Amino acid sequence: MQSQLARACVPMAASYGRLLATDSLLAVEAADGDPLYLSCSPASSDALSRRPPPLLLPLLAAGGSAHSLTVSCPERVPAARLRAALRRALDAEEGRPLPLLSLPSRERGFLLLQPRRSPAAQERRLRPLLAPHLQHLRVCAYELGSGSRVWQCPWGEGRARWLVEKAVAAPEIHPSVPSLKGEAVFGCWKEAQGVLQECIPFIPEARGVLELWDKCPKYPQKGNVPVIVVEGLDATGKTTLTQSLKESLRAVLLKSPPACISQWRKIFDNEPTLIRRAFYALGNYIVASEIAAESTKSPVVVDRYWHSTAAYAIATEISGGLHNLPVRNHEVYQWPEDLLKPDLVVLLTLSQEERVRRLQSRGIEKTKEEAELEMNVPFREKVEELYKRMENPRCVAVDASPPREAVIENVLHLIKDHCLI
Ligand SMILES: Nc1ncnc2c1ncn2[C@@H]1O[C@H](COP(=O)(O)OP(=O)(O)OP(=O)(O)O)[C@@H](O)[C@H]1O
Ligand SMILES: Cc1cn([C@H]2C[C@H](O)[C@@H](COP(=O)(O)O)O2)c(=O)[nH]c1=O
Repeated sequence: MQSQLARACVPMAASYGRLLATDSLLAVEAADGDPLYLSCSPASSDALSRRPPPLLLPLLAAGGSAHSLTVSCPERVPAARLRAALRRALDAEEGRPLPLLSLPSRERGFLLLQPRRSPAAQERRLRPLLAPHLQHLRVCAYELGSGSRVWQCPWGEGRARWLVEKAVAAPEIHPSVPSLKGEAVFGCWKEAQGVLQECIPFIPEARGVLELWDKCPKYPQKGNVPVIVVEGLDATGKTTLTQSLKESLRAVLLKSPPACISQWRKIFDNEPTLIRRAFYALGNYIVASEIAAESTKSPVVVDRYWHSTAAYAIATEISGGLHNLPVRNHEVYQWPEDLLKPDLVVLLTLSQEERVRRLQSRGIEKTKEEAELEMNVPFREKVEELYKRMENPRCVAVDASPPREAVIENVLHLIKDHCLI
């Protein structure tokens, strides 16, 4: 067993060097900060725990219970949807389901901490809830042993158990970085289309999106007129600016996601990352075909495009602060080669105080990200920073704090400089 697991650890060598000796590593999203890393290794029952696991030891010592559930379904769409369904079911339970990533398997799931129920009582409660899915789940109970050791005991594996300790060191890169590409950020339309095709049996609306996409030219080119994208956090003034640019340039105004699929946006917003981000990504390719068609006739202004899709996707997936983001020039920051490029991407920047003032003066329904931007400072910082890390084309930052007319004037100057008009 040990040598099999050790072999499975080999691909992790580059990024998880010092942890190779452990059999598995649990990355737990315990709070709004960096993940907490717990190692699980085989150990004889008289081994001493040198690094007692935070969260688990105090909870078990106080009579509570802890279980981890990871989804091992081989198909990515059912796996993502099963995780989301489990999350909803566990959210309705007492206790806290903390998102969990198990390495090296990369299976995702939850650590369920229950302060008020004994391990046996919690197992009685969980069994019927999990029974229909057990074939795709790995469930482990955590037990307190002598000498304050905490053991991971997988359901259905007899007396097998693993010593749980605080990991010796955190991985050098955030554990979600390796799966960003292909799970949250899509490098080409085929990847996003593939995900939505797999969704058809579960989400009928995916067929609607794909049928619209089928009618679009696949590698459209822009015409000879300027194509300007406006990006920025919510309430930075994108709508105000794009409307004015439309009038000043006699341009066509488009937005991402495009109007033709926005009727399904709420449905996909409630789906897990893989599916939701594939929807937004394919939306950009549909917008690209609209840009191509319109830019044969008049300038085109676009309210959000690929930069928003990638920035929000990465910021949502990578927990903690800026230091956890993929390094500059990482492949997730590169513009997809098959996506029509604009001539200029304007990024509207604004202080948080002024942005909140503008949000309040508007008072409309918020998306999950909008609510997150208000409450969660690291999330907001990450989105802002991510806009700046996107490459080829990069964003050109424009201060959005002056009065409307001044912002528009500045952007018109930029357009003149960048678009040779
Ligand atoms: N330069 C400006 N000075 C003062 N207020 C402004 C300025 N630009 C826009 N506003 C006001 O700020 C609010 C938000 O602007 P707007 O709706 O254009 O932002 P947005 O970026 O499109 O937001 P969202 O992305 O959420 O749709 C509006 O009430 C708008 O009138
Ligand atoms: C295009 C796009 C948008 N979002 C999120 C980011 C914001 O919170 C809302 C804003 O949408 P609006 O139409 O500009 O009001 O949607 C996203 O997560 N991914 C995207 O690709």
